[in-house]
Amino acid sequence: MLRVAVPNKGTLAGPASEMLAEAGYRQRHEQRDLTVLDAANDVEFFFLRPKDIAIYVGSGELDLGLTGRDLALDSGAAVEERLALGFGGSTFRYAAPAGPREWTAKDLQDKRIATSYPKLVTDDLARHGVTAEVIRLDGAVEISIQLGVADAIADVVGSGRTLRQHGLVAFGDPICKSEAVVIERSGSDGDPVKEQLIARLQGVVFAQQYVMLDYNCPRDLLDEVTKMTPGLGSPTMAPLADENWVAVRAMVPRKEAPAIMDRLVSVGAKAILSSDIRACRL
Ligand SMILES: Nc1ncnc2c1ncn2[C@@H]1O[C@H](COP(=O)(O)OP(=O)(O)OP(=O)(O)O)[C@@H](O)[C@H]1O
Ligand SMILES: O=P(O)(O)OC[C@H]1O[C@H](OP(=O)(O)OP(=O)(O)O)[C@H](O)[C@@H]1O
Ligand SMILES: [Mg+2]
Repeated sequence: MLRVAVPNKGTLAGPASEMLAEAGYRQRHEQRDLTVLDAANDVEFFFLRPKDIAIYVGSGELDLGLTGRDLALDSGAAVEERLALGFGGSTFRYAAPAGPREWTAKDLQDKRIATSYPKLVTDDLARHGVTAEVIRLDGAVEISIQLGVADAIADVVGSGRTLRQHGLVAFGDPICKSEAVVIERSGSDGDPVKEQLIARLQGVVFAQQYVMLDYNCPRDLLDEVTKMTPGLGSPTMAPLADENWVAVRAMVPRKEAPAIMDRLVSVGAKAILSSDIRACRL
């Protein structure tokens, strides 16, 4: 039985469970459940604190984990990334009170830096050759400067709203660019049930990044439109009752779809439809 760790709360919990459900796995109905057995797929899911997941996977107690890249790095556990999941995107950054001059990493020398990710910060300070006091807090780090326990912070930045609310400005290069990832223990074997779960998730991630475009176009425009929608291998074409027209079907990157549809209209394509793909194997 494959044993898989899933975040039980926080930013990653909802999207992680939804992605596993989309990939065909049983997920919990009750928020308080700590385990779910999916006997049909030979998998047991364990719902754990996001910060603890890499520790269980690194020690070999669990086979796979869904967690944040930043959390996995901070844990120091012996884990490797197998798949990036495309949600939970954030950067991990230093920040300090807005002032006349922007801080640099060197300004952190001998300062107090509050963070929930002490290893990420300690390693980064060492890379910069800076000695500073790292104050470990569990959360709400942005308020620690106001409350007098720190001079600067290092924390997760999503939209940047929390920093702005507290009059803080991020500085220096991001210490880490994170998103939700699937991790396994470093050097672990390729078990078929594990590989199947990763392939299914990869199919969902891929499906979320693409849409399917269907449209009709005059046969003599085919060369031109297939350059706009080359598909992954080659677009599918089908004849229409009117022999001067063809139907075309091709996957296109979701972000580019609106611009591609504009271009298709401008060359004379008609009945252009964009639809979501739920999952795929390529
Ligand atoms: N605002 C955000 N936008 C994007 N990703 C975020 C955001 N906040 C946290 N994350 C990501 O989510 C993961 C941590 O999740 P979260 O902060 O929800 O857990 P936690 O701090 O352990 O739990 P809690 O905040 O409930 O105590 C990290 O990988 C982090 O990069
Ligand atoms: O840039 P923003 O979009 O404002 O998001 C960043 C905030 O989100 C996370 O907090 P979370 O809600 O996890 O609370 P916590 O600090 O207690 O962990 C993170 O620690 C930041 O505080
Ligand atoms: Mg948090």
